[in-house]
Amino acid sequence: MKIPFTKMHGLGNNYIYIDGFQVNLEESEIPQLARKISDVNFGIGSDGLIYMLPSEKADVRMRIFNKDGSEGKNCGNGLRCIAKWAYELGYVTETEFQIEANSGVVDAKVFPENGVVEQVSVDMGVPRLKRRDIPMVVDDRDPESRVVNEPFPVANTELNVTAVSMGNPHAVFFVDSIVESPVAELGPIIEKDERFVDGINVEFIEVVSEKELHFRVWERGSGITQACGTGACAAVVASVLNGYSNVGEEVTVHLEGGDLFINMTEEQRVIMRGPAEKVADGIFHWPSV
Ligand SMILES: N[C@H](CCC[C@H](N)C(=O)O)C(=O)O
Repeated sequence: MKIPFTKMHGLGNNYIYIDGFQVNLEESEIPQLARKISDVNFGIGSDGLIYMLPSEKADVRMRIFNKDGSEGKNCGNGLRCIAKWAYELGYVTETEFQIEANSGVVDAKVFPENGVVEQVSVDMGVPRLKRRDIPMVVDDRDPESRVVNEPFPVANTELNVTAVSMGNPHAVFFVDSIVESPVAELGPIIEKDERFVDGINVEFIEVVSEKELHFRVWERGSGITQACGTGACAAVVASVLNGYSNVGEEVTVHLEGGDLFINMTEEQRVIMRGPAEKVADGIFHWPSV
């Protein structure tokens, strides 16, 4: 099977995109296809695979598969690239439209110039903050309670965690120095920690000011990436919850791959604004199983 693809990235968080309006993938093959296509040595090389599809609930649907083949419920950088792609391919004709992710439908807005979209804004909705909705193990704690700056001892290290779901789960840790943050050492351990029911994306944040954060991430299913859109949203929500940032004020999040602009509104909705870039088009040779 020869599969046409497009490689795109949001601040270096790059995926291989397949157009489900044109290509019908065998459902059972997708996890293995994601692993193969993501492999830089035996495939193309990416943080995962994103499959754009028709939707019954929105204008288009996004399915995201991590490098390890696991399916994610949401992807902020992926949503901006899908918005770009759907508009440029003509699947949507308005500059404001809706995208269905596994975690729900979001409102996207593109800002085309001469038919090309480089900047996208997405209303990522209201974060889920209850312990049981992250989801985290509840034990004898209140399932309705929030996880804000909670002691989180791990690997002989005393950390405090703030847990936020943007439809996918995030554990946010505030550190004094982003440069010294233990992303590579503790990321893979925390990702699989049993206190997180479905695993977790792991973010380390250094607060520069109320409107500026430094950010690094270990992603569930993909490891260290240059950027994580839902993670940047979770970081700003966590910063507000911990009193470092304010609702209604746009926060600049400095990720390895560049800056995202995130605003948690008075209505608790998280608005993400940032770039989406195309790298290449190609044909992937995929042996069916
Ligand atoms: N690893 C994530 C999915 C990708 C999220 C990230 N790339 C983004 O831009 O939000 C998960 O399994 O929940």
